[in-house]
Amino acid sequence: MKDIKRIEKLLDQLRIKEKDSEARKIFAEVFDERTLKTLYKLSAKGYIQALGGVVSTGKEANVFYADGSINGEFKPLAVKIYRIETSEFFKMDEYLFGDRRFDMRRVSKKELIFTWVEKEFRNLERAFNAGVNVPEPYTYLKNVVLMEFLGEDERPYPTIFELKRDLSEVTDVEELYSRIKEHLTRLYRKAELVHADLSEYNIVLKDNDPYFIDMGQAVLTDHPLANSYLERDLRNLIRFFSRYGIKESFEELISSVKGD
Ligand SMILES: N#C/C(=C\c1ccncc1)C(=O)NCc1ccccc1
Repeated sequence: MKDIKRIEKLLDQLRIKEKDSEARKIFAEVFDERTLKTLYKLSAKGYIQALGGVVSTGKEANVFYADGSINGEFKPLAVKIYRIETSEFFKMDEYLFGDRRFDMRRVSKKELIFTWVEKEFRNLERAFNAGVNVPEPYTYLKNVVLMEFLGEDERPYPTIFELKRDLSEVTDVEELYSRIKEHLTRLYRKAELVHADLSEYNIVLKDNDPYFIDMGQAVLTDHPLANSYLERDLRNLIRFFSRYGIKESFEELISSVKGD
């Protein structure tokens, strides 16, 4: 039985913006005590000024909005919180055990999650520094990543999946496809990363510009499974954009990304 009173106290200290009891119930449910302590540390360090609402939820993590402050400047934050007792952690194995950046001998489930969070942060850094459109990474602590919030007034920008039916009305689809290829090529050749879960669900549209999100599973191009992940990513793109009359073949796309 979690100590609800202690959690309530931590939630108060976190200045949770959601005043209504329903949202506080979700917070109390979603946040175990360790996570609350981590969020409290991030707010004590000044990064999190006030926690907002849920942006998106998944089996292994949840993303919340927060008013943030980075180097004294107001910054809207996406706060991605991984569940520590998640049952999805086995999915992480194949992506971590082939990655030379991480020594995965004898780690507990908790350490596996913390390593995954470090990986997501470092992937975001590599991509951002290579000029790839991804949320700017700010910091990470235990099972929490803080990054740039891609949205306006606490509302996230839409994914191209959400825009599917109206995509050709809201943007030039040919231009969008070529910008996605440009950033995918930069991700591969400059950041030396393969996204490994790229699809219409993980491409966000901000002012007609595509951004890649959900970088936790991205792997280095020398990962043993990098080529099969890249193939899956590219086939997903071709499938989605074929409905808008874009006919590029898989062979053309993979050679334009790899540059060979
Ligand atoms: N980076 C990132 C993400 C969102 C985001 C939104 C707005 N601004 C920045 C980031 C992200 O991982 N979304 C997918 C996801 C995976 C697992 C659980 C929940 C959600």
